[in-house]
Amino acid sequence: MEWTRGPIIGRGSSATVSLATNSSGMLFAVKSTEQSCLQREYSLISQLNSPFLVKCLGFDIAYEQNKEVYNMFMEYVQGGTLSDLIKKQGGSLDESTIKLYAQQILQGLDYLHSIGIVHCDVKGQNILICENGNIKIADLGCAKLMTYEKNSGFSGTPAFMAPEVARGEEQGFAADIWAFGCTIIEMATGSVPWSEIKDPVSALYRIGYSGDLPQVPNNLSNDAREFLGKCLMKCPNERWTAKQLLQHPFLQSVESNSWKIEELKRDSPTSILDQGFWNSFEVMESSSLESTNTVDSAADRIRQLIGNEGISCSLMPNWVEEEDWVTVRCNDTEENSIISEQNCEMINDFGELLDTETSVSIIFSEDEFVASLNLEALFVDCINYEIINLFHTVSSSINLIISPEIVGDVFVSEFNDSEMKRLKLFRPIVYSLSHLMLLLFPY
Ligand SMILES: Nc1ncnc2c1ncn2[C@@H]1O[C@H](COP(=O)(O)OP(=O)(O)OP(=O)(O)O)[C@@H](O)[C@H]1O
Repeated sequence: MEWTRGPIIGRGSSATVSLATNSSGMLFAVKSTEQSCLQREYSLISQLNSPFLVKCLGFDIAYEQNKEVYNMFMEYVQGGTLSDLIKKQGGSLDESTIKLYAQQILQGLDYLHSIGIVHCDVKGQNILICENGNIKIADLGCAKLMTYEKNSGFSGTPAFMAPEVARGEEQGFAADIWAFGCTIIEMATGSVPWSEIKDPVSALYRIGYSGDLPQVPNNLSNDAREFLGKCLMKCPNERWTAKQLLQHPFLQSVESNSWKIEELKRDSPTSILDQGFWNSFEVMESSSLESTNTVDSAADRIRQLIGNEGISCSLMPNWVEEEDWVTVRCNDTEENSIISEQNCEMINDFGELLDTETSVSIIFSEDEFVASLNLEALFVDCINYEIINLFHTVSSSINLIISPEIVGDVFVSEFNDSEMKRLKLFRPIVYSLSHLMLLLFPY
């Protein structure tokens, strides 16, 4: 598919976000960076399904000016960030709006927490306002899976960090609630907490060790102040959870804020005609990789992935039966490795070449993981499986089911704390790279 990059609509510390359009004129947002860590964000965000979280539409790696650029496609959320809205509204939001957004942010956080994900960077800049006046949580670049990455380090924005994060002790679900409390302060005052401290290191010291709490805005009602107090408990265990906060009296009388929608629309492009200069280049489409949880086998799942409109039957690979499929797992530590000589022999029977230097292990299991193979480097990602398997997958390894018949020059992205590697597992056997791409992305 050809898509066209439009103007930049946002910049973060690690990526730029641009407007983009495809040949049918659909507008979407594309987050782009030269850093491969965007793949990790994609692997998390592409599993999510909540009206209060930005929806991911796909991923590719393109070449621009001889450099690899990672692109993650997302729904375009038109109204800008919550921080922008606060500024537009004169520096603070009224309490009924704070209440509405607080409720929606909490619903998004409750969803994330229920599936074991800590966002790690909740703040006004990462909350987007939709055309219908609702919010969506964005930027899972810092997010982590508690089951596997509990002690994987600390990230986020200093002013929004909980005391235990500032002290480098832990960053769990409760840290998101603290940051959410700080976002309430941002909505009520237009400033981030601790804004009087200019140097982030001093701010972190004060947050972590002084015992001080951020100042509670005095323009809030008693209910709101009490609610905020539950978010800003110093001890993470005493902090209320998202679920508990949703039951707090402060949120029991939420009104819709439809009056804002027209205002937001005035500033936001709604069609490509609203935009000026567009650069065009070729990439592969990933949106055909729709989730389907109803099919039975891995082979069926992959058939489903590639069997979309436009693909000719003669291009379909001749799928082998389920028992011929191989689940491949790469692990980053020797300890976790489940490599066995027997398994290696079996994989070698297929004629693949294994690089033994890369701690790659091959397992045979009933797990129903599905691989999505994508563009040039063919990084392998996981989609289309139940969330329980996501934990298993994103922790330290990528699992995929590959038929030897369709394997191209496959790389596996290995997840660890901060970086991803590509591991070369197989040599092409039957299909060429371009043939494989045609099968997966029939455009
Ligand atoms: N789906 C989207 N629709 C519209 N605008 C978006 C979208 N996603 C991101 N943006 C805009 O781009 C900005 C940067 O995006 P994002 O926060 O994901 O980048 P980042 O580099 O991960 O940021 P950070 O500095 O927080 O790590 C956002 O603050 C927002 O203004």
